[in-house]
Amino acid sequence: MPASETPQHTPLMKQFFAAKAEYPDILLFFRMGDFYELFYDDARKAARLLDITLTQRGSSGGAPIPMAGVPVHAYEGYLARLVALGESVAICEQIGDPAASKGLVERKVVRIVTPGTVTDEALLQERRDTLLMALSRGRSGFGLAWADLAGGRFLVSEVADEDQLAAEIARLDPAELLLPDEDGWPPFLATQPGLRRRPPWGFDADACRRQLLKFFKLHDLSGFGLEDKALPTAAAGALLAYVEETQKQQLPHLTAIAFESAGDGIALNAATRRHLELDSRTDGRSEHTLLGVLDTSVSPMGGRLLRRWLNRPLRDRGVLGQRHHAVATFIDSGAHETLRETFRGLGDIERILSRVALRSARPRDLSTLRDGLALLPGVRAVLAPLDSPRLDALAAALGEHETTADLLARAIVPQPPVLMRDGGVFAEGFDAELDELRTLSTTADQFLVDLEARERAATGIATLKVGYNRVHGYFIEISKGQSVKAPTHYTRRQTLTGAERYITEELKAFEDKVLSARERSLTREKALYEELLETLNQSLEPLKRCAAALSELDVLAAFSERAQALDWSRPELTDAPGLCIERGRHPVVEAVRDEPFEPNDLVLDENRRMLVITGPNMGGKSTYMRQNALIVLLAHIGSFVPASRAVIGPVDRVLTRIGAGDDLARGQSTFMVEMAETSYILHHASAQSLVLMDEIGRGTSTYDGLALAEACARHLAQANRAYTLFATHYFELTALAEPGSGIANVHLDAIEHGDRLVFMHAVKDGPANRSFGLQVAALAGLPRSVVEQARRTLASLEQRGAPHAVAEMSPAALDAPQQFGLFAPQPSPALEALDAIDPDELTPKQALEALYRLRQLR
Ligand SMILES: Nc1ncnc2c1ncn2[C@@H]1O[C@H](COP(=O)(O)OP(=O)(O)OP(=O)(O)O)[C@@H](O)[C@H]1O
Repeated sequence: MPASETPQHTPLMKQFFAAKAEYPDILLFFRMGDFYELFYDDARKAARLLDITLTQRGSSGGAPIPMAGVPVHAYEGYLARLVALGESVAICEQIGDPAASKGLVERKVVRIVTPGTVTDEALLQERRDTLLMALSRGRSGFGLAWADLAGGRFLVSEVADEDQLAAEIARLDPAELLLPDEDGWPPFLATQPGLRRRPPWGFDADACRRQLLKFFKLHDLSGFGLEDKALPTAAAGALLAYVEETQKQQLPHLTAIAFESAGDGIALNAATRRHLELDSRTDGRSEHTLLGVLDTSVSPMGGRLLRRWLNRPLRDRGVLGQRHHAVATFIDSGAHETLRETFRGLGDIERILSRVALRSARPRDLSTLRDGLALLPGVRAVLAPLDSPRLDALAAALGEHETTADLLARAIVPQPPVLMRDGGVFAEGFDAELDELRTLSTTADQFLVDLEARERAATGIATLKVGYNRVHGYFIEISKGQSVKAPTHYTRRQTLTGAERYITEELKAFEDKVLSARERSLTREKALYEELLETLNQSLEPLKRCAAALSELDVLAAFSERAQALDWSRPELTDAPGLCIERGRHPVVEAVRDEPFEPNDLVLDENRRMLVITGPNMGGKSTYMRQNALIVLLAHIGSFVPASRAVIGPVDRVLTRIGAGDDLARGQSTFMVEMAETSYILHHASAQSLVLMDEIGRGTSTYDGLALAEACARHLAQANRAYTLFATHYFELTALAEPGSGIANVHLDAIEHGDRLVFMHAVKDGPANRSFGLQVAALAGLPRSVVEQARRTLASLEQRGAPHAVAEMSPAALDAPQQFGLFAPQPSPALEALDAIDPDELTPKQALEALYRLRQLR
């Protein structure tokens, strides 16, 4: 870019460079009349990202100026796209009045829009939080701070290592991430969208502490649980500084910081979240996920809370028990149905309140808030007769907002305009001064009718009209043909093709009065609007509590609706270790399938810690494993579960190794990812963890894979002692289930009906005896000739009795009725000799001799 001080630059470009110098790293939207224009590199970038035309705006400093522009009336859509791509934009407005100013109109950056700080409705996703996050680090680990400016939430936590950091970032999925600009950050952060490096001194714990004390007007941070917590304090301070810098305004809705302790939730790492497809699928889509099935909440704020809950299942049985009780109470009374009906009229009060605090609420926001508050008496009446501690607490948290509700009901017209710009927001009778100014404008209409009649009579011109246009104001219009009859006190204002327009003294005086009344009434409305926002801000805290309570009621009511509609039952969380699930189902597979779902039980306890699951491809092994993990997670967010009964002991983590969505993008091979995830599991699983291992060892040669799978299974069962579901095609692993090992075999089955293969999907005790690998391959449409060839190879392998020749064909090994491989007994000479004997051909003496020979071969 040319140097900003080059003398040949035009005054306009000098103004641009001055603004740009303050925001060198982000796009500058430079207001030019009806457009926001971008210049030089910004223009090239915006043209590429937004697919808009890159053109030129004259030249400056001796070179053409590359330019791209977006119209002001449609800029929000472009802004939303840039923000979604992780870009930030500085909005530079015309401050002076272009008509009034001589020379260049003054311009100033009034707002910076960044991916993590947006609060405008148009730039946010309805049912997903938009988070800004900041990280700090020290010897003890990492400090995290994150804020949801649109929801008015500010939280911090700390984690000990990179693994936990990755897990938290996967959970919170921030739109923008602030890091001190230093080396040595974990490489996975480099691909994080919205990454912004900030000066390291902004993360100084002492300075940050002082800044937080000043912002929250406190003497110490112990109320937030932040005293002695240098890392989260540094992250929080750095985050706040960035917010203040970009928002350039007061942030009264950030009233506290909440410390979130990692140990309060069931730990889920990034891989586990991905594998279990909680809220998005491995392909990034969100349909057919657990959230997709579960979220029938009515309001957007309920939807966001549900997503937050689902991403952080809790371990506190007290809290969860209260939620389960509330859901049961709703179901017994049917109250949730009435509530859900009521909530249809409830808007996104949570975000509206943030906009009220930021003074950016629009008239429609206030009417939505008014309509929401009007629902409160109804909600309270529904809750009153119910006997449930959590519902009681929520009813209390709703609070009394009669004064606010009444104020809004009196102040705002039933259907206010979208913007304050043209007025018409306040209702009649709310403000005497406004009413008077408005009357002046309305009586004006009558005056014009009267004037028209009078002038027609005076001039004798029946077609004379009184009219108004924005440029010329009021006028009397007479057609060209009649214009000779215009009286002399008519002054010509404008000539049209077919008519002449005049003004009179009387009309001019009237115009001044009316226009000033209009202007004054608009000014009055704007002042009233500011005042109204100010008054609402006085009750911001209780209103926010009310919104939070409504969100939770919405979620609990949705849980109740789901439980009833899908026939889910109340889980029991106990102190006693173990998992006992009767007739469990996979909520998503069941929802998607047309045929009925086959329910399955699960019993894991101290003496039965691992299940080795065998069975044919497509038999339902993965589905069975995942359904149990999902049932455990659902129970820990307070939902009912898809099972006829579920008794669940303490669970600290869920860990999964499921071979989907390999990380090829990060340059890791399938096998490498598999081993990295397995290693993570072996290092982190405890006796309270639920571990799902799906076909590990698959990504390498049969013997390597089998040996690894066996060693991992033993480690999990004996060292980790985790509750493990271990699905495998290595039939050899079924031998692990020795008495006293804590390992048991279960299997799934299929039955051949002629050409057809019917999967039973029922989990039964004991190992499987066939894998049906070839049949499934045939079902999948493998050419018949290939299947036939495979069948012949399989038969010859079975005859030879050892798979040395085809180390890669593990499923084939399973198809063999007899066992062979690493852990099966080696063929014994005695057995071979025994095989060679035909008892029908032997005399008793020969039989006795054979017996002696066999003993020697032993
Ligand atoms: N309990 C069940 N009831 C009804 N249908 C089921 C059940 N379990 C699984 N299925 C169906 O069978 C399909 C295959 O299941 P799944 O992927 O779990 O098999 P798998 O044994 O893990 O197969 P592979 O070994 O090939 O990975 C599922 O997509 C689902 O449609």
